[in-house]
Order: sequence, then structure tokens, then C-alpha cells
Amino acid sequence: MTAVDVEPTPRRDRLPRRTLRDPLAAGCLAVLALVIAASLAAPLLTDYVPDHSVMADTLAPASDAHPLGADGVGRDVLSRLLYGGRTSLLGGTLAVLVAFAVGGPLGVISGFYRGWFDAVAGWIVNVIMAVPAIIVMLVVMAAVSQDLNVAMVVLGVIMAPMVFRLIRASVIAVREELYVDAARVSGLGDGRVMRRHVLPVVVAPSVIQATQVFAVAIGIQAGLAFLGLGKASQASWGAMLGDAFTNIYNAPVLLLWPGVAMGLTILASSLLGNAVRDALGPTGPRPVRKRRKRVVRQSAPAADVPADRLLTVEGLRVSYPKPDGEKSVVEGVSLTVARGEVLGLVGESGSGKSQTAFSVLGLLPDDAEVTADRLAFDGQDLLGMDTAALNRMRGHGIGYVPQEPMSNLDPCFRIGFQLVEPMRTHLGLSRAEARSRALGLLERVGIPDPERVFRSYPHQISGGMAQRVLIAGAVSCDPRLLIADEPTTALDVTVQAEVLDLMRSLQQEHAMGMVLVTHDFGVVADICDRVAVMRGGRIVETAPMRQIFAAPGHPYTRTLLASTLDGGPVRGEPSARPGAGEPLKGMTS
Ligand SMILES: Nc1ncnc2c1ncn2[C@@H]1O[C@H](COP(=O)(O)OP(=O)(O)OP(=O)(O)O)[C@@H](O)[C@H]1O
Repeated sequence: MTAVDVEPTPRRDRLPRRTLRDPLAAGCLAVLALVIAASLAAPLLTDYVPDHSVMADTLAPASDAHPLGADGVGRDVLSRLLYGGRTSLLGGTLAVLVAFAVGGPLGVISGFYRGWFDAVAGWIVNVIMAVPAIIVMLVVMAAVSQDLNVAMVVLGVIMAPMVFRLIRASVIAVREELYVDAARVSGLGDGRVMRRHVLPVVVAPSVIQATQVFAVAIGIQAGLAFLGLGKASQASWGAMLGDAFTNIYNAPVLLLWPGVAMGLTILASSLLGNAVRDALGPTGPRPVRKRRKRVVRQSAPAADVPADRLLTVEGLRVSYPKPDGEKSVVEGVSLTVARGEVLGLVGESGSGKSQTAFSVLGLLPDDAEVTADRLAFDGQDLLGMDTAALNRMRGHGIGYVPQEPMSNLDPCFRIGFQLVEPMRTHLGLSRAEARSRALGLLERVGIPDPERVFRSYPHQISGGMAQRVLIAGAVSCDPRLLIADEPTTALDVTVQAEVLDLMRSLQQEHAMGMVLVTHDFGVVADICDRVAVMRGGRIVETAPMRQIFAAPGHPYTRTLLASTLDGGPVRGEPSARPGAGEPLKGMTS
């Protein structure tokens, strides 16, 4: 990789600071703060009790005694406005809390785990949404309690499905991101993946949704009170509007105060939600990469294997259920990797290379049906492993270098954080130790200014540099096997050669076994000891690298080789590799 300048790392403003920079948002917050402060300070601002009625003051105009006048039954308007604010704010808050307490956890669990829980939760949510909200609240107020706060709790439950759907969709979208897969590959458990990568993404839409629920709840509560529901002693803006409406011809000004208070509060809350959205930038749904549902796994227990054997795959089959039957994508693949050996998995696009590699990593979509006669890593049966054991093994036992460096780094976190966390989990290092090891690794993979890259966010580094970061991460926990899925495909040609050199030297330094997925025979010549050629989900030929080039046995291998050689010079120089002898027949390098 050529030296690439890294932009200076700007400080990332936190959301509140970014929001406050918007004058509209600051104005909305000021209005809401004023309404809240006035409601809380009601006993200090007025001597009247809001439901105290003096018949002599009926429809009294504004005066020193009644700064905003008195209503149709002689109650002080200012005191009712201030205490009514308490009712509205409390009602809105209750609805938000209940909606998020019910819909939030359900949405997170449904989106993250899917499966039966998602199906059941989705069904319940659909039932709740089918029920007419206003009828339910009228029934509750008539039959259960006249308290408006109880109605707001019920409203919270009724609005929970909206929260559920929003959060579930956000979780599903982020869960399908490659960097979440990368976090799992690095061995992080579900709890950590959720806390570090999923929940931060959910916070932003939740804040926006909360402001909307709050505004809607205040409006609905006022509607109920306007209809005359609620306790007579409970001052509310809706009840004030109802009273003003009956006296609209005698004292129309009575409509003004509750109308202004309600309008300002609802408007400020809604606009604040918009401002938060703007502060966050575009919040459209992220593309969903793949759907996960069900994994069926079977494997015979690991039997005796040669001492230097690292990976054994025998009779691996992967298929996906389809409406018109089953789609088989890997059909009886068998391969082995010895300690320190590099196996190239070569084949045209769609031949099943990645599916084979992902089977070893336990990263196939959940609807994949995986069976194998044997799938063992260093004596351990991979298919029999539970998720926790799989998490421990990934990262520590097996490292993974993906195809697309950028999408495998979480854009929300600095590079350093993403490197340090797996080392702390797997190697039990302190923060300082993990940091110094990460800086050493960044230097080792050829990054010119490790300190700066450590502090950078993924968008501040180049693709080649991101791939080096991922390689550093993949070897950071001393894996015995590295699985690299087309690690150079997304990089430009000059960077490709450097990244391959780096991988080869790291592989030799750490004496790692490696499965290198590629469609490029140039890459094979560069780095592999043996090659397995795949076509249509099967391995058609496995042979030492030199033999594949010198005397390809299968017609498909010959066709692939011919297309590589026709397409341009092969980058590698097999004769320079240890053990290489005479020049290869037909090779142009
Ligand atoms: N979730 C899925 N559901 C159904 N079929 C799938 C799924 N994922 C992959 N496949 C199919 O499996 C086959 C093998 O895909 P795989 O990604 O392993 O190919 P590959 O050899 O790695 O190719 P490439 O180099 O293009 O990634 C392809 O036909 C692909 O369409």
C-alpha cells in the first residue's frame, strides 16, 4: 500500500451539541423548558387551586386577581393553564415511557434473534394495531378509571407497535451489516454485539419517535378531556378547551390560552424530532444484505486426525429452502488444511467458495441447511458447537479477512476501539496493553501513522488501509487459521500486490494455516501451497499449487487457468517461493 494521508481526526460532536447548534431546535427546547418549568412552578406562580370555583367570578375578564380571567364556572384560567400543563406533560411522558418499555425490548429481541419470537411478537403487534385506539380508551375510561393518566398508559400500549416496528426494522438492518458479521467473527458474544453495534443505531430513530409519540399523546389526551372525560378535579388543557367552547360567544378569548399552550408544546416537540433527525443526517433504512432464519446442523463427531491437521471438511453440503424445492449450493465438499499451509479455494463466481468458507466460520444465513460428515477445526467439531463456543473459537482460533474492507468496519466507532475490543475479550488484555498491541499491529501491517489511524473513523482512511486494519484485526488474537475471502478484490492493483505480500509474510511469521478464497490464479501463484478448484458447489480438483499450473488435471481447471493467463500477466512468481524449482509450463509472470 502506498502511504496514504489520513485526514486529521475531527472531534465528533455528540448529538445534543449538534442539535443545539440548530436555532430551530434550540428554540423548541426553550419552549418545552418554559412549559415544563411553568407547570412545575405552578404553586409558586398562582395562589389558586385549579378546580376552585367562585360563581361571582364567572367569565370574569383579566384583572389583578385573575391575570388571564376566569372561566364559565368562575375558576382562575391561569391556575388551570399551569396545572393543566402538568397533566399534559405527565400524560405525554407516560405514553412515551409505556410505548418504549413495551415496544423497545420486543423490537430489539425480535429484530436480533428473529425466529419464533419474531413471529409471535409480530402477530401480537398486528392484533394490537387492528384495535381502534380511541374506542379502547373510551371503554377504559368508562369502565376502569376516569383518570386521564390511566388513559395515557393504555395509549402507550396501543402505540407500542409503532415503536416495535421501528426498532425491529432498525435492528434487522444493522444486524445484516458486514461489520456486525465481522464483530461476530472476531468472537464477540450477542450481548456485546448488541450493545456496541446494534443499540447505538437504534437510539437515533427512537429519539425521533419519542418526540412524535409525545406530541400525539398530548393531542389525544386533550381530545378525551375536551369530550368531558377525565376527573373533574384534574385540570387539563383539553377540559379548558371544552369549557371555552361552551362559552365561545360570550368569552372567545378563553380558547386562546389552552390553544396556544397546546399548539406550542405539540409543535415544539414535533419540530424537535425533525431537528434531531437533521442533526443525525440521512436516516433512511439501510439496505438489508441478507435474511436469516434457520440453521440445521449435523455432523459426525471429530475422529482421530493427523497431528498437523488444522481443518477437516468432509462431505459438506449447504442448501436453502425455496418455494419450489431446495437450492443446493455446496454439494459434498471435502478439503483439509494443515498447520502453516495455505489452501487456495478457486472457482468462478457462484461456485460456492464463500459458502464453504462461511460454513467453517459458522456465518451462514440462518435459513441455510448445513450438513457435513465431518467439520472439525483443530480437533473440535464445529457443527456441534454452541454459539458461545463458536464465538470463543472465532477470532481466537480462526481469523477472518473479508472481501469488502469498508463495510466490515463499523462507521460509528474509531478504528482503535474496533481493534482493542476483541483483544480484551479473547486475550484478557487491559485497555493499555490492548492499545499498545493494536498500535504495534497497525505498524506491522504497514500503516505509516498508527496513532492517527488508531484514532480515525473508517471513513477517514483509504480502502487499502482499511483492509490492512482488518488484517491486523484478524491476526490480533493469534488465530491458528486465517480465512480470507477474496481479500484483495475490492482494492486497486498496486495495493492488491502489497496486501498479498503482507498476508503471506504474516502467515509465515505466525505459522498460520490459511484458506484463501479467490477466483484469481495470479493470487494463487502468489501465496498458495495447495489449490482446491470449485465448480457448481463441488471440488473438481485438489492438487499442490505447482501441479495445478504445470499439469492441471480437470478440464475446468484448464479453462480457468487459460482465462487467467489470457486476461493478463500473473502477478506471482512461484519459482521465488520456498521449494519452487523449474519454471512453470505456460506461466507468464
Ligand atoms: N442466502 C442464500 N440463499 C440462496 N442462495 C444463496 C444464498 N447465498 C448464496 N447463495 C448462492 O450460493 C451460490 C454460491 O455462492 P457463493 O457466494 O459461495 O459463491 P462464490 O463462489 O463465493 O462466488 P463469488 O466469488 O461471486 O462470491 C450462488 O449461486 C449463490 O447465489
